[in-house]
Amino acid sequence: MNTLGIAVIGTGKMGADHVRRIGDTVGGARVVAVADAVADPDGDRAKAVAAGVEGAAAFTDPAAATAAPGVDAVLIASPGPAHEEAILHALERELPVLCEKPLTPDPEGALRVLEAERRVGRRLVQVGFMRRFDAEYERLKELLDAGGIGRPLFLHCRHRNASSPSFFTSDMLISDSVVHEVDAARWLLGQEVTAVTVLSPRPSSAAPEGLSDPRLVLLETSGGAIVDVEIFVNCGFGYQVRCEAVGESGSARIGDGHAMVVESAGRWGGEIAQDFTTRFADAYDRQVRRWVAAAARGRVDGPDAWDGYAAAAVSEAGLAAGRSGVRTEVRLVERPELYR
Ligand SMILES: NC(=O)C1=CN([C@@H]2O[C@H](COP(=O)(O)OP(=O)(O)OC[C@H]3O[C@@H](n4cnc5c(N)ncnc54)[C@H](O)[C@@H]3O)[C@@H](O)[C@H]2O)C=CC1
Ligand SMILES: O=C1[C@@H](O)[C@H](O)[C@@H](O)[C@H](O)[C@H]1O
Repeated sequence: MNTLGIAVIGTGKMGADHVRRIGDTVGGARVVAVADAVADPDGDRAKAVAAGVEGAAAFTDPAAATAAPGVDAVLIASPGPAHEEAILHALERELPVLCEKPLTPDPEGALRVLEAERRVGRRLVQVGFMRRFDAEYERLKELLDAGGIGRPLFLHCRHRNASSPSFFTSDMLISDSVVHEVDAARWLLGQEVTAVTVLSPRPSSAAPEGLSDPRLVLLETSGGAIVDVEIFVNCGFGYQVRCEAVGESGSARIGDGHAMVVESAGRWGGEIAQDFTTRFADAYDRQVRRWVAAAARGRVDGPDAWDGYAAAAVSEAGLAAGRSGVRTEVRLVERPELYR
């Protein structure tokens, strides 16, 4: 196979950005089909995206896009609740998948994905936890793996968005946003999350009515570390993702984002990225490039469906903890052989 033919499902902010990067920066692949649905019943959004890509066909039915001629792999960028159906269509055809996070909003849906992969007999699904492809996160992981700061005791995480979309709910602060820290913590520490506690201060006056924003999420891990995550999705001033690891013999911090500091007129300062498409641009590029290379060899080279399931199980516990105010344990099924 020379060029991987990709169907992109969901042509909103992330889907359109992935279509652009496959055309501009990722070699060895081309978009041959795009589909949108629900908010795009006439296919206008998909047609507009397809119009910019030579040879790409537009569909209103995601299953039809997946079955279109020339499709070798599927990139899913529809909203979380639509992921399971799209993944199952792809797995029926034994196609490699890159699915934006969260794999599914709930662990039950993720287990159905694991079962579908078991039927195929090999791993085909990668989840879009792009922080694993970010240069700063990679350096932190290398340091921790090398024992550079000793046994990790804490991860102190800050995850701030300038503003939240109109459809954002208090649950989504956990299942859509903190899910990134859940995956990053599992990956950085090589441990599972075992319990979640959520503390919710009086909401910021900048938060839309009814949105519990910000929140503090505490994760306990199987190796005895504690991860605290401040999630604040209407902080107003920009996009910040920071992580400080504290170990028995040192600490390490990423995410300060001070690419250039300007000193002038008696002041110093720099710029703050305004959203994830800027802060993680390189990580998205590397994620899709690595997925394309692995998919062409019929492999998965990144967070897999088990990682998506584990994150969904932590989200479920986090949602319960957020509603009850009570520490909630995470329940995981035994890890299937395929993911060991
Ligand atoms: N990795 C990351 O940093 C980020 C990941 N995401 C994830 O990407 C996915 C998409 O998010 P956005 O692009 O921000 O949303 P969006 O709302 O901009 O786009 C979603 C698109 O999917 C379409 N759609 C809805 N139901 C569909 C269905 N059943 N089949 C096909 N298309 C359908 C909508 O009409 C819309 O065009 C979500 O899973 C989200 O969590 C979003 C932002 C950043
Ligand atoms: O995945 C993302 C969004 O869906 C989510 O809503 C944001 O909070 C995250 O910062 C972004 O990376």
